[in-house]
Amino acid sequence: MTVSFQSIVKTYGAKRALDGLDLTVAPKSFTVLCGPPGSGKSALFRLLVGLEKADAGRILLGGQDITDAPPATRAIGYVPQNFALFPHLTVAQNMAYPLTLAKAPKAEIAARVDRTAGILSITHLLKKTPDQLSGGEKQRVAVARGLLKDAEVFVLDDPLVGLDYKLRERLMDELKALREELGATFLYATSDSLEALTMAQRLVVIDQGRVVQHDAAIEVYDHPRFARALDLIGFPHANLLPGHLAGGRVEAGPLSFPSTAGGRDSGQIVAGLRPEAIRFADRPDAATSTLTIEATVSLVENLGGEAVVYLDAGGIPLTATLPLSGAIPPAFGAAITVQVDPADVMLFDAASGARLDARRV
Ligand SMILES: Nc1ncnc2c1ncn2[C@@H]1O[C@H](COP(=O)(O)OP(=O)(O)OP(=O)(O)O)[C@@H](O)[C@H]1O
Repeated sequence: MTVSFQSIVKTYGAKRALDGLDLTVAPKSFTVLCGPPGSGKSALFRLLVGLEKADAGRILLGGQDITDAPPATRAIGYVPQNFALFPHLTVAQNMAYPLTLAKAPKAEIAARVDRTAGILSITHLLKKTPDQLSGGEKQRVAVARGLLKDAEVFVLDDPLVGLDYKLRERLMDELKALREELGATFLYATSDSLEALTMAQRLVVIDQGRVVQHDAAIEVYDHPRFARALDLIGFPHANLLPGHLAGGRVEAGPLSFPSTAGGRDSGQIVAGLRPEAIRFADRPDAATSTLTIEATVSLVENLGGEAVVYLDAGGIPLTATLPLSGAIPPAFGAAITVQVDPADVMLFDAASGARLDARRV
């Protein structure tokens, strides 16, 4: 079912949480909203499920205007960010609660609880009460409760936050499989861009109550249309170097090369460079890079398979990632040479943040 938000405005006091947001979510997609804390993800979801009202704008569900429809009439499953389980009810009763409230037939409720519990591997917990569960188990129960509803659209608001890495990975796989099985539209919010890239078919980058970019996840990563999308998606954060175009050349921090920004040859820009696009001169893949930068190592974070290397290039900080595969990362304070291929540098207009160089596919 298609979900459409049209020019949504929502303010809380002086705070404009949603600022004329437009978004159409494709039916049966796994669409992830990713943005920093406070960007408006939860507010948008609360409007969709009907817990709050927008100041302006319309929401369409399957083409029908539900902007003013009572929450109970909206066929949307919801896993809220701050879930609460009833302490005196068992897991099965907690899961069944919304359906019990809606006076669904008992046999149907039981069948749904069993099925969803099976999918989320919590069947063995059904008779327990919340005080007998770990934090992660409680979270799975809350997810299960949200997914129990007979709906074509499910909204999950940061459902894996705070879980340990292994459990998150497992639940991510299960949720993707579950979406396939239900054939439903999943709308999922997170502020963790790695989680977003792992989960999303379609990725919506949201910032300050507006959509920055909405594309296939890999497209957002490879071809950010705005500097903010490059900044928000990917870890470690991309390097954003303020600079300018002059006489058809890019001058930004330690970078100086002929511009690829078609049509523009002067003005203030931001040059964007992902950490993995910085190559270490003594590595085999360095040969294709044409810009050479001298830098000193200011910090190394060894992540096992790779290292995040923080560099100082003549007073300009740069972040690089270095695959280790047996190699020893450079030492703190070491003087090293790194290389950059200008083709990997993305150019953005400094004022609007919009991409300037031609998209490379
Ligand atoms: N009930 C409220 N009263 C006042 N301000 C609110 C309320 N709800 C949200 N806000 C504000 O609206 C903005 C958007 O909040 P929202 O919770 O939607 O962000 P979010 O992207 O979901 O963040 P997070 O990732 O932390 O959940 C924030 O600045 C927040 O402080």
